[in-house]
Amino acid sequence: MKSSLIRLKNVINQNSSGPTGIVMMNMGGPATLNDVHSFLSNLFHDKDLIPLPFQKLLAPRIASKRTPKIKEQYAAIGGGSPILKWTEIQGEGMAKLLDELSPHTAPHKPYVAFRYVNPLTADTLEQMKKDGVKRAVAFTQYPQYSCSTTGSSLNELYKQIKTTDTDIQWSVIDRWPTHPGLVKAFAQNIHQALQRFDQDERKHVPILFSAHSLPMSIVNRGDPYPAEVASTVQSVVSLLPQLTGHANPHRLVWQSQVGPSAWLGQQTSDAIQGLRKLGYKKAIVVPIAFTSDHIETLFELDLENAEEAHEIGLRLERAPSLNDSPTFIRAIADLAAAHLHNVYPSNQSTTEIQDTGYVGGWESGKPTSTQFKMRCPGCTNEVCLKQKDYFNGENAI
Ligand SMILES: C=CC1=C(C)c2cc3[nH]c(cc4nc(cc5[nH]c(cc1n2)c(C)c5CCC(=O)O)C(CCC(=O)O)=C4C)c(C)c3C=C
Ligand SMILES: [Fe+2]
Ligand SMILES: [Fe+2]
Repeated sequence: MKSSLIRLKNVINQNSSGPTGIVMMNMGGPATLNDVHSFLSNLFHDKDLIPLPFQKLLAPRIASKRTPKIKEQYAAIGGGSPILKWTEIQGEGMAKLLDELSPHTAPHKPYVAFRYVNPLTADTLEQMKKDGVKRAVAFTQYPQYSCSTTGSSLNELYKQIKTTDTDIQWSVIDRWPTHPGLVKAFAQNIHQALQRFDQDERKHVPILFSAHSLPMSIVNRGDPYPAEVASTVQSVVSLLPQLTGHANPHRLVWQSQVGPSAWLGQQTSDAIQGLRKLGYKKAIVVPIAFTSDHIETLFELDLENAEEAHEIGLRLERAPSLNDSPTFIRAIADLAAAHLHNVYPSNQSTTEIQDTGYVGGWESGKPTSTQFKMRCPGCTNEVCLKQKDYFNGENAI
């Protein structure tokens, strides 16, 4: 009875205003080895990620130089990045739950907007236009905010919307580092990885939370990412003993630095060496700043780091990425539902939504606009402010 009512409501909504689009923003990864060069070229052209002098000239050259090495890495993990597959699975699962959690904004349709590979933001906007979307949520899939990641996706969305003729009402979820569902999903996966060790040794296994590092030039201009990653770690280690019955030693460490400049440390590989020097023979590593598998988990952690660890006599186990974790999919559905209820209040009963206090970041709760005016709220640094005019009110939704 309840589900047929929801279906009826969906039909009415569909006829009147099209689906509510949930736009899952992320960087994307090359689906095949042939896509590696264009992925890298788009990535090195992105001033929000890597500001280079003479960028237009240098970006294609650096991309070409790096392509053979990066192709080898993608070849070693099966010939491409699985990010699109996981994002689609997560999006479909989320939309299905959302139709029940937020019937007054149903039906919901997930869209993917990648920054460096297909589907790119511009194509996604065209598709949304064809589908008759009138209301959309720009939902970052990076739980922790950085100018270099979510900021870049928001700036791209802003740029594309200015040149695409749509009349969509937008709202934004720009960060969710301590969402209880996210924290629970991480804790469950760590608990699962700990089971691979004998019961008597489990509580002594150190946990290395590993996040993609940032250049110190970005850290020093006030980028919120390091603190937000730390807040995720702290929330997970606070919850974990409720699942495991013990508190493991833990550290937050940083991986995947590129090039010769200074990056935020301690590097994950140095921490592994350090643990061995301290006498540890076992450890768990947890990818904490990405919601699905990618080259940093499948190549760097599983192949490179695990092998280095093995060579020095340390058994390194990795907690699974969130991928199709039902707890995780429920978390993003809850977050989107709470956000939608905050932006589009309704009298309808919403008792099933969990964690409604968490609505998604800097801009949540403001009324929407048919103009997407959100750009990277970023940090309080000069470069960011000069580029984005954030605090002069131009960005207010
Ligand atoms: C939270 C995640 C990420 C942050 C923060 C981030 C910042 C960041 N990255 C670079 C440079 C590169 N990153 C590359 C690949 C890459 N980066 C992330 C995530 C974050 N990056 C992922 C998931 C991936 C891989 C995608 C996949 O596997 O599908 C690359 C390309 C690979 C290489 O050439 O080594 C570069 C370059 C900078 C400079 C930066 C912060 C400013
Ligand atoms: Fe990166
Ligand atoms: Fe920014």
